[in-house]
Amino acid sequence: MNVHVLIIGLGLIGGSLAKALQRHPDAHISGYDADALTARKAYKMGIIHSSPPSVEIAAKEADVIIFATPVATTLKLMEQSKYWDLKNGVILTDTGSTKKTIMEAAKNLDCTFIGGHPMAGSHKSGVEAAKEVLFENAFYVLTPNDEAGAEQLAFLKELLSVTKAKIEVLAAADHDHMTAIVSHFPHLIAASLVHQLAKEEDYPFARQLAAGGFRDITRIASSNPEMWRDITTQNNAMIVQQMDNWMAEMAELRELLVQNEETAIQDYFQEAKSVRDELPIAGHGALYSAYDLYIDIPDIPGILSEMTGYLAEEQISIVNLRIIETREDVFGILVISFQTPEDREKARACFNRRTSYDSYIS
Ligand SMILES: NC(=O)C1=CN([C@@H]2O[C@H](COP(=O)(O)OP(=O)(O)OC[C@H]3O[C@@H](n4cnc5c(N)ncnc54)[C@H](O)[C@@H]3O)[C@@H](O)[C@H]2O)C=CC1
Ligand SMILES: O=C(O)C(=O)Cc1ccc(O)cc1
Repeated sequence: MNVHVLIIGLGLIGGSLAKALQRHPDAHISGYDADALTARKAYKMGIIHSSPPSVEIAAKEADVIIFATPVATTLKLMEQSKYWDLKNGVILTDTGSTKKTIMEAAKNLDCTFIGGHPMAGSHKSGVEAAKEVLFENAFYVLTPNDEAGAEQLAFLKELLSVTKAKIEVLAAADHDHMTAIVSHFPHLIAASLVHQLAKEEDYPFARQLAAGGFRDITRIASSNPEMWRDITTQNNAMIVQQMDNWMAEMAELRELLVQNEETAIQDYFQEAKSVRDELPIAGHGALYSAYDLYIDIPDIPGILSEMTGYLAEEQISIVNLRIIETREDVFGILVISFQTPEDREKARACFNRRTSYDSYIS
């Protein structure tokens, strides 16, 4: 198929989609960004084939238009799209973290709108952070509107298959309910913990002491505030509901603390541990499903090429690799994600044979 795809918004998500779509043999990828410098960068990086001067001109040619902008901006662009000269049969889609408000707005459009949300990302933003492999093995939720026929849905799924994400069709309300639980509300917890730390002005050294747990749980507080403002205002009711549940949970926990009874406190942690350990985070999870292997590595030059070199020699493919942030003077943790549990076991055996570094599964 020859398909002209327009991506509006060439940041982390739009840029990563552009990179992944470059794998498509017959797709022409054009890109538009309100920030001209970003569009120019994307073109120079070779992740878009063309960079039209205006969104109206860009939209004319497109068979598929992907809005990869903050969700409030996406609503504005959807409204503007009514005045664009669109091709017959064009498919509009987006990448926004919220779906209900967007799908309500899509009802006012005369064309097919298939909501989308690739459930992978990071606390970074901008085209510089874009990665071709960002969506591999992650879920990619689609929420078609009533106009979307089976053929158009299949067409979009086929196009997005180059991302190697697992595509899942959901109702917008179900999407928003579940993402409020596992993504949106946790973001507020991260931000509020950082606020709580910041208020401890008499203890500035606490910031230095902030250990792995605090860093892990608050990493996402470094995300783009504009993006999270929009998510929070659009999925507001669901998030408020999660906060009510959280406050009830905190009241229960507070009572447990006031009683200060050892067994009950241990049971609370034990129950949380059992549920957490059973979460399919490293398996076929609700959100992410990579098979991660953790390796304690020393912070020495060349360590990454050494480790990936062993895997290359034993022909074990990886889907992702990252280092969990640690202090500079202690060991870092290298996290390598594999496509299958078998690959992860092979890698573990390989590292056990060839290095003295400890490796473990979370
Ligand atoms: N960051 C993440 O981890 C994830 C974000 N999302 C969603 O994807 C969307 C994009 O997020 P990111 O790529 O992270 O944001 P980003 O901030 O990295 O990129 C957004 C881009 O949109 C451009 N833009 C803003 N207004 C525009 C307009 N009117 N016309 C054209 N371009 C415009 C900006 O200049 C920027 O380059 C958001 O809706 C977000 O909720 C979805 C999954 C993960
Ligand atoms: O960085 C992380 O862990 C994230 O959770 C990123 C993220 C942000 C927004 C989304 O809608 C989906 C994923």
